[in-house]
Amino acid sequence: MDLILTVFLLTILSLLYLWVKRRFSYWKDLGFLQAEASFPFDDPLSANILTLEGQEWRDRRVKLSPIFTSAKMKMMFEIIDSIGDKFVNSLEKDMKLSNICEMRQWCQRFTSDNIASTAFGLQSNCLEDSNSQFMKMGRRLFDLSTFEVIKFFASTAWPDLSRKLGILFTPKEAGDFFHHTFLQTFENRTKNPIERHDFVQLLLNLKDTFTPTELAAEAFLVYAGGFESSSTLMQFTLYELALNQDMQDRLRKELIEGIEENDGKLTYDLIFSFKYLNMVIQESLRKYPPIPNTFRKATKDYQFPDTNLIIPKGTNIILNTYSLHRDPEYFPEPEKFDPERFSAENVRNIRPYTMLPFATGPRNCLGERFALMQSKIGITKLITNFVFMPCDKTTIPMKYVPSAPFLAPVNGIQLKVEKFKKD
Ligand code: HEM
Repeated sequence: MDLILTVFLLTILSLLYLWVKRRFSYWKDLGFLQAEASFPFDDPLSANILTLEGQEWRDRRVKLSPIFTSAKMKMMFEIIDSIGDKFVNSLEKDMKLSNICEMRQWCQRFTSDNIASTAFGLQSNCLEDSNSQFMKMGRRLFDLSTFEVIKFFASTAWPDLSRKLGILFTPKEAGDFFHHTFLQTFENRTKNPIERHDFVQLLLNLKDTFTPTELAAEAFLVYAGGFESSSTLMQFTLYELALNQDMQDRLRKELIEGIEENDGKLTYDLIFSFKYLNMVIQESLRKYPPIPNTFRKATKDYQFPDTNLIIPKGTNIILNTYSLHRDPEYFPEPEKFDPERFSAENVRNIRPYTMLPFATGPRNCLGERFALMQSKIGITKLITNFVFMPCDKTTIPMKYVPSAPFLAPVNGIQLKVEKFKKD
């Protein structure tokens, strides 16, 4: 079965339910290519928690989970909050040149600065300079050519052959950049310990358990997860808020009043207490799940209950979250952006296991809290300072880049931006 790629595009709730709920032991691996020491082509960052399998993955997950608790995220709040202020200043400066802004890139510049600061301990200056090295390397990871996407799928089907052919999970120049950058930070912070609440410190605390390269692989995964998926969430949220001015006004009112009542201070607890902000973000995650597919590889033969149908060991399956979230049976009028689906009264009517932007089960997203924190901070800073509107360049209806691994809009998200003025 190793040499045969069998991809089932499944959105059947019952299977998803079974997979998640009862059959984790069959579906615990993702089937992504990772480097092995015995092969000559070096791709050390590819051996991270996302790609590791079996016991290796489990050990890594146990060791890394404590890094992502709410208490740890809370400690990083101030770093992201101050980068959020820079975001406002940089966008305001840019608006003097043109008030038609491409918000996809802006959101990426914000998340890139956040992760460079928290996971690499560096100021990447992406908000000041859209051509900074971190931005270039971040883009290199996700702007894949059609050929690279084909190589990616081929590598999940034929990992041994792919390794022999020198196919890498991480594009070489980006892999080298993130590897060397983390090793430098590792060395500096080991020689000159400083008090900073960030992922670097949390990873350094594990230096007796993991090698520096293993830690670099995890810092890299935090960058990859934090850069593209959170900025995707932010950009589609801004897009829908621009198309729905009533929602934008309601959100702005909630945020401004909440901050005023909190002595003008945005805090971790406050950001997670905004009800309408949460409804808007959840609806954005439903309509535009940043990671539209979840991958799994059968670790043993799987027989569907009461049938002769067997999925053989080694088979790759793709669970298409995008279709699940757009299924009218679970979400009536799925094309409609409707945050009310997530109001306190309505949210309880959503069927279990139909809203899965961060997946579920033991292999779910570890960074959910961080992702929500940085996206909510970013949206709060933007909506309390600017008004977003559609313009001639806005793509309506939305079109996606077919070869992008994450949901990506064709032509980015072009919006007209004006400074918000209080009456
Ligand atoms: C809106 C933003 C994000 C979304 C929608 C998202 C979604 C996901 C999904 C769907 C998975 C795959 C789970 C599976 O296959 O079952 C995943 C895995 C993961 N994510 Fe995220 N993610 C986001 C942001 C982040 C961030 C910011 C981080 C790190 C700070 C992160 C860290 C991880 C890790 C470590 C895994 C691997 C977990 C494992 O295999 O044990 N993610 N994420």
